[in-house]
Amino acid sequence: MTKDLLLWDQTIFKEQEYFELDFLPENLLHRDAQMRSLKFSVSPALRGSTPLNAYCRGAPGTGKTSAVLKVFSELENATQKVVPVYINCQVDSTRYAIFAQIFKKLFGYPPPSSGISFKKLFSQIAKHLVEKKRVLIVALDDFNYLMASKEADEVLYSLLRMHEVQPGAKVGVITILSDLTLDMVRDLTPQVQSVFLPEEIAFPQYSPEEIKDILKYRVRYGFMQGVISDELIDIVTGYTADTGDLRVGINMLKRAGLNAERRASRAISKEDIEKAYEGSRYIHLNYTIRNLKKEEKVLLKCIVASGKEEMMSGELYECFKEKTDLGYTSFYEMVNRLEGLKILSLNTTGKGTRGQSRLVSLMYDPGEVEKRIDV
Ligand SMILES: Nc1ncnc2c1ncn2[C@@H]1O[C@H](COP(=O)(O)OP(=O)(O)OP(=O)(O)O)[C@@H](O)[C@H]1O
Repeated sequence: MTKDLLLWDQTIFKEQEYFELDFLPENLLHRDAQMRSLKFSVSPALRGSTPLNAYCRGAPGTGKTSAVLKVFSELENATQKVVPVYINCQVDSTRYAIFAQIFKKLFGYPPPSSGISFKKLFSQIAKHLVEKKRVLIVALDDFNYLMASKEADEVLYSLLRMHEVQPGAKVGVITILSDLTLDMVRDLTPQVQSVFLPEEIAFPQYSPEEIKDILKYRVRYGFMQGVISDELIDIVTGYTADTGDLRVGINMLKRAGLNAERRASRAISKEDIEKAYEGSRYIHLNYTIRNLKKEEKVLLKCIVASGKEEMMSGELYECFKEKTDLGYTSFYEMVNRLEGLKILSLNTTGKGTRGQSRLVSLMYDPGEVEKRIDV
């Protein structure tokens, strides 16, 4: 047996967890400014004061969740007087469910399973905070799910006006929204806007150089030495940059490593990478479509139904208008947003006015898009 072959019980992974999507790395590269802003927002809590609210926005896979979780873990290590609670609003999408999670974190056990009223749940939380002099910071990830169900205002209102019901209660909120143009603050009621006033923290897409740095870090700690060449990391970087979503690259590395092991090889080949891409390429589409608004899905459906590779935007608008009653400005914003999310690509033909001459095409196979649209 040559030394290039792996024995059945050998592995090329040093730490496979470095390639898991929920892995929180020790260092978040290229996110110093965002981490600084987050820490600035929560820092009053360390002195027993009410933190500033914050609003993290950016495309999928740009490190928003990871940055907030890192700051939360640092807070937890620093003091018990600040209680950070992370909520995924896709999982906990009602005011009651969110407050039940907060209760569980504060008391260490869930609210009685027989059920208590929201009012009681709320007042027990508020009392606890004041009596124990603890400051609550709640991160609401995938906040768009609350906006869709119209719970957003109630949740923010209840959290941010807790001190009116229970003087001395100190609460801060960080919302996380995977969205590029949706103006979250504008969509809230004026009563909520006047108490929310968040610091806005933008998470721009990573440049190819930044993506490569982050992937190399995973390679260094996740694989044995010499498993993947720099040229192959460049290929993974290219595919990742096409979607702007780091998840694609991280998942590709894992799949490529497994493909190499299946061949009993100690090194990843170009074929291992290409095969991995087939499995990982839809990760970005999955995450993105899941978070789209109904009308955006309708727009995508219009392109799929046309059976064409590309469509003039004027023609696309005709289909969209019929199905949604929305005007051209909304349509125009949505097309731009879907381009920003790297689902659509736009080409200008040079004809027409107000961009009506743009050619719109899908960046994915129409069948794969259709499978994921539920409207
Ligand atoms: N700067 C970074 N350094 C290292 N890993 C990162 C960095 N940014 C993101 N990642 C990794 O990329 C993946 C996606 O990141 P994360 O979930 O934080 O993105 P997100 O912006 O919250 O995405 P979404 O909006 O879809 O929830 C995770 O596996 C995370 O570990």
